Amino acid sequence: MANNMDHDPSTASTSDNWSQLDVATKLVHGKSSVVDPYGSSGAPLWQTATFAQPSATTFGEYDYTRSGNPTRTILEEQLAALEGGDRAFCFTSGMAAIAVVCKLVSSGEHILAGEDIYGGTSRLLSQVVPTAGVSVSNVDMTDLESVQRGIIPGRTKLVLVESPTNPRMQICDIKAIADMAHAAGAICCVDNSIMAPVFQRPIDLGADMSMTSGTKYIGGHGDVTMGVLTIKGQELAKRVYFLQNAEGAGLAPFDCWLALRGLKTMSLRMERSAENCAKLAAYLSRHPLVRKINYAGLPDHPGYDIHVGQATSGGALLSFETGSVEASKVIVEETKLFKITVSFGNVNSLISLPCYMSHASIPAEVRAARGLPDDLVRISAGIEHVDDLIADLDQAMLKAMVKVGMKPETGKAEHDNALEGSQKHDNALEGSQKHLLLRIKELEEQVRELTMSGKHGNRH
Ligand SMILES: Cc1ncc(COP(=O)(O)O)c(C=O)c1O
Ligand SMILES: N[C@@H](CCSC[C@H](N)C(=O)O)C(=O)O
Repeated sequence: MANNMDHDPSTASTSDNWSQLDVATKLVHGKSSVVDPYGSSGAPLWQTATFAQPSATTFGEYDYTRSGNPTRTILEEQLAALEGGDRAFCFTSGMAAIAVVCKLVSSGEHILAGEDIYGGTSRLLSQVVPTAGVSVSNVDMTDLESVQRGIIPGRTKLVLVESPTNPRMQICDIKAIADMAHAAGAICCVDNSIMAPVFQRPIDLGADMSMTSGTKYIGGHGDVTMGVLTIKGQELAKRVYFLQNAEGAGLAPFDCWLALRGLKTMSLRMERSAENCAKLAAYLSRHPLVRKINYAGLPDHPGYDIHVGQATSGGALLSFETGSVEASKVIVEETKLFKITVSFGNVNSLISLPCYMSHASIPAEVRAARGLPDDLVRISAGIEHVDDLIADLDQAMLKAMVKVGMKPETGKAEHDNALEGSQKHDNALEGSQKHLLLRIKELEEQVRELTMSGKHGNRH
């Protein structure tokens, strides 16, 4: 009789030639050990909670969806193959996945995490994990000496890294940090949500676990909440499977099906979004209102050299400071195409003020101590036409300039340079230069009128 307690239906490993295919091909032609006699183009959806058994004393491959479901198996096998892991596990959210990672650490042991990290992760590490007797400390993970000093010999069992970090897009040296963790007998988990497996493969860089909030680029359409843990090593995978089943946070079949659908276009979406983001970064980096821009694809980013050595793109997320919360608020609220929304990785562009939205759960004094400024604006580039995005952002930036008393004429040269710079960034933009300059003139007129009437249009 099979032992049903921890029956794990998916033990398939990946085939040898899989690694030779490009990620775009892998995503379209996902492979799986799940048998489909009909050769369905779309993945079959097993929308069921239970599976009949061959007899009272024998198990079939699946018995109960919490323990395993063939649609989830297809998704998990595709993700494991994509990331070069031995196994992958899908959870009801990225946070559910990170919570399971933290459960691998026992009372009396220690977790080392970064300082610039997602607000929800910071909340979990500061308010939930310590209740289990696990201590946590945060260090600047862009500084390897701080990481080394933060590791407590014999007690640190998990080093949790984000790179790029949310929301300041700092870059951490994944391989060096994984090596330090291993030397201390700890495991290294990389939160890869911003690059996702299309642009960065932490397991190849030496991490034991790669976590991705699939709510972002895997789903891609803002309609799925999910998290993925890809694991190196069967022993670790067994521990993670046990927790997934025991705690019941496995992703439901329909969400797995949505994610499988999302995977097919993930590479296309991410490439287009990253291209748009690079152009937005070029525009913003020359804008007189922008004090500091954080985008991993800019050569003057302090972590650029490390980033290009461990990822294949600057990605589709950036953030910038204006020096004024008021100005940043105007930018966020006056854009029309960029929706004021937490999260990132949607096909549509998003804009947010992290300190008031995604990172609001971190106490203000902790944010300040970590150097997270209230005026930070975060942009998630979508797949729209970049001319429309730049024009939209530009009219909002002009209104923000007025708000902080910077007349459109002040810094007009820089402003024109910003537009010009973003246009030079890609020849495709050149055709629209005339249109944008005309548009800018119109906008300047509107801004002048607004200044004179003292009114600032607000769509909210
Ligand atoms: C970097 C990062 N990690 C983890 C998460 C958590 O993912 P989820 O929202 O899917 O729980 C998020 C966003 O929520 C995130 O931005
Ligand atoms: N209210 C949510 C905030 C979700 S933020 C989602 C995403 N990771 C982002 O960075 O925008 C919460 O409290 O968790």
